[in-house]
Amino acid sequence: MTRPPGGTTAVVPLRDGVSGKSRLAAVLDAAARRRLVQVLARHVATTLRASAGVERVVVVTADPAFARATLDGLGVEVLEQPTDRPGLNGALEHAREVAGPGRLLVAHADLPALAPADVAAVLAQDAPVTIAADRYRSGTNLLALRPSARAFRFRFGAGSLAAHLVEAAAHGLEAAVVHRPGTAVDLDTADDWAQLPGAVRAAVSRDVPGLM
Ligand SMILES: Nc1nc2c(ncn2[C@@H]2O[C@H](COP(=O)(O)OP(=O)(O)OP(=O)(O)O)[C@@H](O)[C@H]2O)c(=O)[nH]1
Ligand SMILES: C=C(OP(=O)(O)O)C(=O)O
Repeated sequence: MTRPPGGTTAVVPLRDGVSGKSRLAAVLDAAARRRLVQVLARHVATTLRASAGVERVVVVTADPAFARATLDGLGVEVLEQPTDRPGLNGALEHAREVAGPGRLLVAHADLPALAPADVAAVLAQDAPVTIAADRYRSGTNLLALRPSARAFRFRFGAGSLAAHLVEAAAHGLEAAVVHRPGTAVDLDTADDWAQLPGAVRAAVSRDVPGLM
């Protein structure tokens, strides 16, 4: 936990404004889900821009117009996901190639409680692979790779915490797992919403009319 973070490219995968947050469809209409995706993405982008050691923030998406409209003025780069690199892992591998060989931090765009201190805690780890787990200790909400982890491949999807630990071990890479309130909740379900601190819910609700 001693090395300064320095020179990290943060990569944020972002879907379009239509297909995401499907698990909230029973409680939020399409317009509110789109607004929620935008509010959360702006929060994550702003947090990363304010985080020490993060040099660039690159948002990778199949819908650059939506990403630009959402993140205008925040100082992020928008990178189009090629059609021959489908899905979340394809998008991230493409962004990683574009970012080059330095340090990489993947952060999901739906982390309402993420704060610069959480980013700092992840970047402070010495391990070549650092994972901030979700509250079920099943998913991966942030993933930091040092340059020595170049053989590591993304395994986002169901059960990705375990899959990422297996992937690290397969390449002989030490992995650190971080558990923090600010990284534990990605907002996918009504139950996730209930887990968030009141102040975070109040802030999101102000910007998303009709939210639970
Ligand atoms: N560029 C890109 N980003 C994706 C893709 N799939 C998911 N994401 C992003 O990856 C992060 C995690 O997404 P998930 O929580 O799995 O999915 P979601 O978009 O919230 O939607 P649901 O699964 O419908 O609840 C979010 O920031 C998404 O916007 C993809 O195919 N391409
Ligand atoms: C894609 C993932 O997250 P989610 O639970 O948001 O689908 C993941 O944890 O790898």
